[in-house]
Amino acid sequence: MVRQALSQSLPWLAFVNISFALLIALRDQLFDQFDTSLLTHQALIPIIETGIYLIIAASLFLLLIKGMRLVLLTLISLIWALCGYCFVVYWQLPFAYPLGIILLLTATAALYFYPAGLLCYLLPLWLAIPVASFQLNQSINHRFAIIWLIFTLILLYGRYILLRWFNEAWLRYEQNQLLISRLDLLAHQDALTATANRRALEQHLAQAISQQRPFSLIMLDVDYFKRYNDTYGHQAGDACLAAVAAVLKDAVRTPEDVVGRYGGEEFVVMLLDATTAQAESVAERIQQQLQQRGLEHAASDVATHVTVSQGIASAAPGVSAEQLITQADQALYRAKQRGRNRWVS
Ligand SMILES: Nc1nc2c(ncn2[C@@H]2O[C@H](COP(=O)(O)OP(=O)(O)OP(=O)(O)O)[C@@H](O)[C@H]2O)c(=O)[nH]1
Repeated sequence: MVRQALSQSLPWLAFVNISFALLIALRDQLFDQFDTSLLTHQALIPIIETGIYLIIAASLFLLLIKGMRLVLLTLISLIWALCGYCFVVYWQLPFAYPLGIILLLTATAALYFYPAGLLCYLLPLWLAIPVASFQLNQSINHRFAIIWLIFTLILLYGRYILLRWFNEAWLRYEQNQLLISRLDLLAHQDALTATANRRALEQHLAQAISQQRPFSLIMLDVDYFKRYNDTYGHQAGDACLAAVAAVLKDAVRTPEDVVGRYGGEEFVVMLLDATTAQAESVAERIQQQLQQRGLEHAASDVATHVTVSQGIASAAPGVSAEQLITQADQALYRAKQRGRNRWVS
């Protein structure tokens, strides 16, 4: 995140530094009689001009060279501090203050995510003012003290506002992420059984087929479930479906396998990298675990507990998701025909 934020804000910082450096470099074209009317210490002009071109070069390097940011930021600020010092002490140019505050505020916003860089940039410029004041007055001057205090307050307040913005933006981001994950869950999970819903199942199937991954499918259906509902009530039927789903999740072995509710009392188990024989052993495990679970089903003709019939199909080259589902469904139909509470592949 820091790298991304810097990649956006460093060009702005460089742009502001270069713009002000160019304003000073082109002062004769932009302002009338600038040097001759205002500047008394002409000998300093070449030094400041060299500094200004160095600022332009260092700002350009700041964009190009990623490894030397701290050095370049310190260098730019030191040169600005030297220029500001000369403007205040030798020429008493009041524009040094707004220039300083613009540079400092720009850096505060641009280097917000980069405290080390911010410190390197802020310190030389920020300290140049009391140093210049002391040099000019040979003591601490209360007017300079007030200006410096205002500088400091502007900076601290600006940073505080940035912090609040950032915290609010981060809070919104986290809330959005939470919302997205909830919506994702709603869109892909069956609420009653906490398994994948049909849409998610179809996506998993399509993905495995497009990746040409070997896998097997078990399509299963609770036996005599209408009678279960009629005997125990619809709510108990719901609880029964949730319990069957829990058994299925327990019966699969790898976290990559998918258990989903295909519709009504019909489930699909998708076993990645599993052969038909391995799928049959999962089907056997499901049957055994349902027996151990022993959910009473007094209206069933095949057992005293809730049982399922299962149809197994395995992926093969050229077989589409729909064809595979149809194969598993036909196997399930045969399992029902042959007496239920069994699997057919
Ligand atoms: N409680 C409950 N019942 C459901 C739900 N979805 C479907 N059903 C019921 O499941 C029953 C399915 O009945 P059938 O398709 O006749 O199948 P069956 O009674 O299991 O008979 P066989 O599959 O032939 O053993 C219907 O009565 C549906 O109302 C659900 O979410 N909750």
